[in-house]
Amino acid sequence: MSRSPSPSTNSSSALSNIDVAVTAADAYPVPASTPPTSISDVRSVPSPLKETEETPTDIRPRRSRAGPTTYNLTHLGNAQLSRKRIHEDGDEHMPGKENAPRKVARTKKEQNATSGAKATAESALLPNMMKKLKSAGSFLEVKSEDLLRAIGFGEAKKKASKPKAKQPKILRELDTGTRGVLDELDLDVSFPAPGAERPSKRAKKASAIKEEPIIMPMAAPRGPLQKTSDGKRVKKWLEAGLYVGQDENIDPVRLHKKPASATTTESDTPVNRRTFMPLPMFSYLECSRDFTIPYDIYAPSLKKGDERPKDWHKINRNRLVGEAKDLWEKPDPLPLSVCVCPEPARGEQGCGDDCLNRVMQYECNAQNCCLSEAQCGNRAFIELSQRIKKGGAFDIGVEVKKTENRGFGIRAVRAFLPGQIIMEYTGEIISEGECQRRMREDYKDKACYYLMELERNLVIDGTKGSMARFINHSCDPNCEVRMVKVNGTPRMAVYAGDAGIMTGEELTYDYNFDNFGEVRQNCYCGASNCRGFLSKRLNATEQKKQAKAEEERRQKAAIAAQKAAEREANKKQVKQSRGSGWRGWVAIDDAEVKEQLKAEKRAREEAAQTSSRALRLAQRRDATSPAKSSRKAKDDPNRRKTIGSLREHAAKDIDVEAEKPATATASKKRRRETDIMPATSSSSTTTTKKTTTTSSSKSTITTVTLSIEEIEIHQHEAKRGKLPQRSMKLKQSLLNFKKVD
Ligand SMILES: C[S@@+](CC[C@H](N)C(=O)[O-])C[C@H]1O[C@@H](n2cnc3c(N)ncnc32)[C@H](O)[C@@H]1O
Repeated sequence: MSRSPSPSTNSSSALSNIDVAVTAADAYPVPASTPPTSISDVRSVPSPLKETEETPTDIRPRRSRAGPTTYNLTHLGNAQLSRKRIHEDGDEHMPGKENAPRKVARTKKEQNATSGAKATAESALLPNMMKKLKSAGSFLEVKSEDLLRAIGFGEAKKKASKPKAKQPKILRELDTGTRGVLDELDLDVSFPAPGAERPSKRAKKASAIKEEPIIMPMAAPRGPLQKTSDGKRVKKWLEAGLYVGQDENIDPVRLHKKPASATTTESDTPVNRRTFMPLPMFSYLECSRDFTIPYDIYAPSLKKGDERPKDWHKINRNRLVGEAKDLWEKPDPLPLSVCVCPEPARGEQGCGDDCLNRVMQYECNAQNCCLSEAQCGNRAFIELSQRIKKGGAFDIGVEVKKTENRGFGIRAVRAFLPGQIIMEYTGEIISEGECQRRMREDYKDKACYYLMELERNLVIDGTKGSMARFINHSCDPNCEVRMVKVNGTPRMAVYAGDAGIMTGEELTYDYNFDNFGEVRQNCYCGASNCRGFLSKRLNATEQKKQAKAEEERRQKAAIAAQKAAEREANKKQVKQSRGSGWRGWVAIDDAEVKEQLKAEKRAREEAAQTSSRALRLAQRRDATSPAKSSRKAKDDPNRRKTIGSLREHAAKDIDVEAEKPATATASKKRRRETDIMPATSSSSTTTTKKTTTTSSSKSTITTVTLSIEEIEIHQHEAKRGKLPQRSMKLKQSLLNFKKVD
């Protein structure tokens, strides 16, 4: 069926055509308009269009009468046009077919809406409605406002009075789009600034008449899907969707950060903040809430190329080394008492700051705590061991990370509550003396020390140790390091400070150390209260005191080092002399060997008479001995005696030396049968360098070869009671040696 254009219809609009058809049907319900078959066809029903102009408004529905009754779809966005629209009649309306004539069935409701009497009453309500909607001020309402006009007041009132009344599909589409209008709005289009004057109704009307029947004062809804040159649809991302239509100065971060305690003042309220129908997102933005950032968004673990520490030998348990083993006391017995902490309220933890165990630096356990494990808040090491057992990155919670100017540091990969245990500081447990030695010798060229005092002259050296050794210093730290006795054993751990730790924060504690090196190390912690150095800030008195203590410590260390060096040198010397002729203490109970030795001795004595070597030695003895011995005798009568006695027996010694080859077999045998025992008597011989002592009694023969220096050392040490256990027999011998003299 074709239809001629009407002056009141808009030929450019598909909808206008449709509307016109509807209008015609409304005006002449019976009989319907039929085109004349010929000029003289008078029977056909005349087109009402001409009459429309003269027809009073109450005859025709409002929608078809005025401009607002039609929509210019070119203004409603490409997406709307490009999409298939389903009309009320169920036909698909394809782009490009807008001008095709269409027959649209009218609903009864629409017909009712055309009532002129009602229209008058409704028009009285319109300004009120408009006012309300205007005050809402968002584009949504602006749209509604225009829709009100577009659909005619009859529709609007229907909508207002019966909110659930079904809206024509085409309008619903316009309102929300087939997929919802919100995601189809083109937010790049500039909106009137808040508070800016809207064009007056008249102006709008004028422009509408000039250009198109209706110009939507809002952004033309445009779908996020746009076509590229090759026809592909691409998504168009919205850049400012969340805040459109609201105060553009809203700072959601500021809103979010507002402390809960702070009272809302007038100035806090954003300018132009609507009170009427605020969008839900704003109340959502304003209220703080907990949330978790998914792991794949914030996973600060080390990457492949990141630098890692090189000379770090990781050990997760303390190791006792050297002297520390002697100093280490057996774990203190646990206090017999049990703490008296009250049961905590539900969801809270007991054994807080007042807990007796905590005060005494003891960790609670089943024996010394009155609360259960779940109730007790003083079992940090148990919590730590449980976390470590799980072994995940989150459970361990920390990682080593290179810092800008302080070497490596430790970063949290999770949050820690205030006071929560983070990690244990482990390493080699050494004595204070060993610590000094290591610093002086082993670490003298190093920039970093990993030494931490544990207790009672014991130090943890974290050079070989746990990750905690990498924690840097800060003058405004976020962690604390504390010693706690776990089952009586002292252990050191790092705990989160009062503010807790956030994921990604670097862990720091205040080293507060006495300056180890000669030079104070500069601090680069960057805190506003930075002291400038890693060591403590001291007042004048404290500085003096520290200097004095430091001096004393140095002197002590020097003396200790000197003694150690002497001892070492002595040992070395003794070792050397042993290597060149040490025979040890020999006791022989074999009668045959004894006889043999006696025979050898006799032979030696005879040989000595004729030995040129013996003569030479005798001459030397005469030449050197008297002066020296007399000089020393003045100072030390004992020494004189000793030395003298050695000299007197020199000849015998010569015999022994001379007869060495002859007695080789016997010596070997003796050595095999060696049984170290104290000498009961001795007769000694001496040379300038070596002293060989051969003692014989009824049942024993004892032989020892010592240099004079060795004898002096041993005598000296014997006097001071400092001979090692093994040398006690030597001491005895030396004493006996004197007696002989
Ligand atoms: C226990 S270590 C800490 C780990 C060390 N950064 C590393 O890379 O092995 C202590 C050393 O780190 C450096 N250090 C720690 N905190 C520092 C700070 N705030 N400023 C400058 N250097 C710091 C100093 O050299 C110090 O001797």
